[in-house]
Amino acid sequence: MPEESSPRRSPQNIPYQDLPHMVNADGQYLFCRYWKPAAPPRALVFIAHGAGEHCGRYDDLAQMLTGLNLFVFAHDHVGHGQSEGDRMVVSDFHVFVRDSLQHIELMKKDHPDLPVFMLGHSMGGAISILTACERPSEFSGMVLISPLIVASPEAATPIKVFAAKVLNFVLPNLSLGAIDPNMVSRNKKEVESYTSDPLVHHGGMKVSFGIQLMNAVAKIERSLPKLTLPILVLHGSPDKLCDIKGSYLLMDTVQSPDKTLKVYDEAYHALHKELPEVSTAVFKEILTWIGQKVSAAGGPSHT
Ligand SMILES: O=C1CC[C@@H](CCC(=O)N2CCC(COc3ccc(F)cc3Cl)CC2)N1
Repeated sequence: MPEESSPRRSPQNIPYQDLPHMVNADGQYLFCRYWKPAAPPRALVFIAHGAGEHCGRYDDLAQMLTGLNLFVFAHDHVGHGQSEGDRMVVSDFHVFVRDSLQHIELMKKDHPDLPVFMLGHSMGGAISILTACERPSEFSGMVLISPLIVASPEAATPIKVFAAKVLNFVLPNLSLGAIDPNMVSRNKKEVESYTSDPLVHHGGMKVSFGIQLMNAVAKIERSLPKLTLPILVLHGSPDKLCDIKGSYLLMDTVQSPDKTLKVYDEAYHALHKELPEVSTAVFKEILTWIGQKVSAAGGPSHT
């Protein structure tokens, strides 16, 4: 028996052979999650999580979507959760988009006739937008929860932006500070679950990562006019992590004839993990919207 090289293990030291995973174009192992409906699926939904978090935080949302007989799938982006890569480090933002396309193509191989939707939150919204721009006719719709479209003056103050650009040359690993958990939600239980989640990266955001986010923001601004797919955007007006101005810009710039923006007054960043009355309304909104699009996309007729 040839000497077996030691199996690749996740950052939590679990062998990837024991985890659902994919290997990206750089040979990095990414942890995957699948929420398969009981009945034959009517559509595929790819979920793109946000900065510092992981796709396990979408379990509730995914379970709910399987209730519509949708096949939901996701992975932890490079440098996040149970995937390989230094925490919250990415060589180029496009790596997130490339890996998402790889996973989506993988799933389409097994379900070539199903419509494909994307759902992205925050940085995951930026990934979804840039993924849709790379494959303009591939997706039947996109749901964006408080997407990163413009850098929020709170999270990326002009000083921080300037510092990031200058410092990226000399101190790329300098921290720009961590995401303030109290800006994520007004729901104290959700803030507690975020701060105590071992799969969430609580360290500061490196300058080099901030630069990649700004690259994404710049590219998104140029790309929005190319979008034509149905879009549902949900945003909290006082969001301090991703400025709602980005969602208004999207609504004013995309070519999509079918575009809807739902604004939640007083709600913070993670609308799907907000006070019950907000998150319940958000789940209902997403279910209704995707349900309508799946029927319109001609998924197997729902007898
Ligand atoms: O449930 C949850 C838990 C986590 C949260 C998602 C967080 C997320 O993805 N964010 C919020 C922070 C935002 C900072 O932006 C920048 C910072 C520096 C910089 F130089 C340029 C930019 Cl643009 C990027 C997007 N949701």
